[in-house]
Amino acid sequence: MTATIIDGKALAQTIKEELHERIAHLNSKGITPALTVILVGDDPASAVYVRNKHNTFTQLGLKSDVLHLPADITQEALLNKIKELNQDPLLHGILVQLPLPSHIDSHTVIDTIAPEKDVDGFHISNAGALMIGHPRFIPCTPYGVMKMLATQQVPLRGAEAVVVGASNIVGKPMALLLQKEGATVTICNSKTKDLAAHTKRADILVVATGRPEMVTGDMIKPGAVVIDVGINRGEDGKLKGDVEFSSAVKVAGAITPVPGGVGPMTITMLLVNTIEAAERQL
Ligand SMILES: Nc1nc(=O)c2c([nH]1)NC[C@@H]1CN(c3ccc(C(=O)N[C@@H](CCC(=O)O)C(=O)O)cc3)C=[N+]21
Repeated sequence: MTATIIDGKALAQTIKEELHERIAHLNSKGITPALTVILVGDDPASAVYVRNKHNTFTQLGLKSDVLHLPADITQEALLNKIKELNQDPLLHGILVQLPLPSHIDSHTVIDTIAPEKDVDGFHISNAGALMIGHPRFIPCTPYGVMKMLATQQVPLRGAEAVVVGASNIVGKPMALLLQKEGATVTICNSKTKDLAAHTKRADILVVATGRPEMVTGDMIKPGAVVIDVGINRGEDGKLKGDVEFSSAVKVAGAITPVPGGVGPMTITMLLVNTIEAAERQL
């Protein structure tokens, strides 16, 4: 038996095609959905993602600007820039690429973005809205994962879901979304005792730890749906997930590849959130 490969790239393409109509409707009202990405410093991985986002947006006729700021910019100057963008009526989405240099407090930065332009869904009020079950912007990566589970028709009600990783941007919102759909959710972290005992119970296993290939086939329940959120660049330049694909694919019922899995869906859901932000102005 070998798992179904969940093709995130193909699903991303399908969702993008379905967005044309919504974009055309906005255009007919004189609105072009617009995103500004703020990139601080010169992290090469960040530069790749920012370029991918920019290309995806412009291909669909959306407006995309990248504001590249020096690594030694003061926090105050960055906050002032965000406040300026908050006031721009032609701008619908603001994304500050993470991580930020260590002299800048990312919580303060994120909470300075106007919540109605926070297309990442990271602002404390958007996180709170999701927590109480009334999301305004759903964080793009977990949102993309839910779309993948829906198209695979994975049953969520009553399912055992295990999320490995408890970050504010992936693990925690992922757990809330799965729980909202009726799954029984366990959140594991780097201190979890006997991680395999948890992962082996999972009908749905989401791994978002940033530790390359830490989940192996022997930790997976036969037939489980395995979602690999990790993107780690190896010394050979190749991308690796947080799941060891070669062993996992023999045990899982379905699995996302890296690359071509969750990554392209993240960018697509950023498009969806930006269009949504623009539509709220109609
Ligand atoms: N405020 C903020 N929001 C983010 O959403 C955000 C961020 N900061 N910081 C960095 C991470 C990372 N991220 C990715 C998006 C797409 C791919 C992607 O498209 N990956 C391709 C491959 C890309 C490659 O070849 O490197 C794939 O998996 O197939 C990867 C990573 C968004 N992030």
